[in-house]
Amino acid sequence: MSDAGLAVIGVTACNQELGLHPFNIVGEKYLLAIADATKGWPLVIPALGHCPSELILPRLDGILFTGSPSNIEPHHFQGEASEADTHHDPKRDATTLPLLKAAIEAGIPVLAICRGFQEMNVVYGGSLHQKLHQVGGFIEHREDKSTAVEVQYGISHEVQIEPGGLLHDAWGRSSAEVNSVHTQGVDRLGVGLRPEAYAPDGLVEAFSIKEAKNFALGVQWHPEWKVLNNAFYTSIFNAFSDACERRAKRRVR
Ligand SMILES: N[C@@H](CCC(=O)NCCCC(=O)O)C(=O)O
Repeated sequence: MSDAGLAVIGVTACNQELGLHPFNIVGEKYLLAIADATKGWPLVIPALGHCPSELILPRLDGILFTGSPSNIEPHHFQGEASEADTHHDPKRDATTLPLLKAAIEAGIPVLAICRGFQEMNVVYGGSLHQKLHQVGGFIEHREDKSTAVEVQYGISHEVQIEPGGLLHDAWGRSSAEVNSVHTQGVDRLGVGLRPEAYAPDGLVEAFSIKEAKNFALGVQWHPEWKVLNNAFYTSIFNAFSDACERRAKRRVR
């Protein structure tokens, strides 16, 4: 395929200070997953605190909402104020929350990962446990930060996959193994979200949007991590890619 036929896939950025200056950054693994595991090319969407969705959505064939060490500010889900040292990125919240809703309503294929998955839940009126490990009854969902990154993003637990959903269609089996690199998790599920996978402790780990006009899947784990080495992760990106490619063929350029 010539480059002209590639799908253009937006990838959401985060804010971070580097030295004396504020930067917009995206983990390279998200960009590589788009470049290597889809028939698309990544285009970074900056987290400037707003996003002209009417300008950019007609130009995009899909959007990947990335994970991030930062947590969504709890006022977005009527949660209790977080502890003083909590890492937030209000400009990312102000960019991605409205953009996610607008993208889904416009029928843009969406894959939302980890923080992105939590954003999808919040956009649809859901809420989050801010510290899953303090709730009780959940397995450990955090990475061990004292270990090498390969260990942190290595397989952590199984998920049970609901029949008849996007994930089951993509993978064709009722269970899979996933990594786990998160402190927060779904408390109240958003309205109109269809659970697609559960952790062994019952935590919702994937969902889709019942009334979405196009592919709209959120996953709590990180399928972008070494995506081509993991058949399950690859199947998720393949399904997302197919949806983006279909839109790319229809979209007037
Ligand atoms: N901060 C949230 C979301 C966790 C998350 O997205 N982790 C990713 C870390 C960096 C990366 O791999 O991009 C939580 O802790 O639940």
